[in-house]
Amino acid sequence: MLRTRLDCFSGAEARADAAASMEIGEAKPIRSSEVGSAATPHCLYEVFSTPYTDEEVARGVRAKQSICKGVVVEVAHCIRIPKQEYSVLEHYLYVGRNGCMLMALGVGSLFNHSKQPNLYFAIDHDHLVIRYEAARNIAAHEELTICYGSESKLWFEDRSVNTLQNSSSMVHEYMDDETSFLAGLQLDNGNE
Ligand SMILES: C[S@@+](CC[C@H](N)C(=O)[O-])C[C@H]1O[C@@H](n2cnc3c(N)ncnc32)[C@H](O)[C@@H]1O
Repeated sequence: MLRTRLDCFSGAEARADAAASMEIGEAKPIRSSEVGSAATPHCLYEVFSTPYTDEEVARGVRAKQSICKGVVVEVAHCIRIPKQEYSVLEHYLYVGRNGCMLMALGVGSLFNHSKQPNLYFAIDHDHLVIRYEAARNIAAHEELTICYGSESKLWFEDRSVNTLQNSSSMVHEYMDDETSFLAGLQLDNGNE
């Protein structure tokens, strides 16, 4: 399907694309009851190498095309990691209920941080699923970011660049202070 640069990818298009791919036998529908509160979305992103983080292999996730505000960009299924075994992965884990750690599969653990993120995320604790949604219209090739929490609690120097206006209020509106931070932040709070 041809799109102009200004067109945004919407949920309806995602469903149409999924239906089209089913016709050629590439995809099967996933009922929402199978995955908790959200079905797996059409893939709107790609992983890229980024120079601004310090990992041995430094990656980020970016939009393959423009994405409309409100579109579910990713639904990451998670593996629960016992408290005593998470240390090697600590900068990649989300904090679940009762302090348990969640390893997000797919690209859920590869989103970099921004204090002006273009994705909200919400943890469905009952189904061990994290759902990521566009917080605003996102341009093609823009990096997809989430907010790990307040700057004072980050364990690295924040090198992200972002142009989102009015973002600070959005960050907290969608984050559950007890459960949504990545593990590093909770360690920073002295909860080791
Ligand atoms: C959940 S991982 C994100 C994926 C990571 N970039 C990779 O390639 O594996 C979190 C790590 O990415 C790096 N990172 C994430 N956001 C960053 C930012 N805004 N500035 C600098 N480093 C960042 C930090 O080293 C952090 O420990």
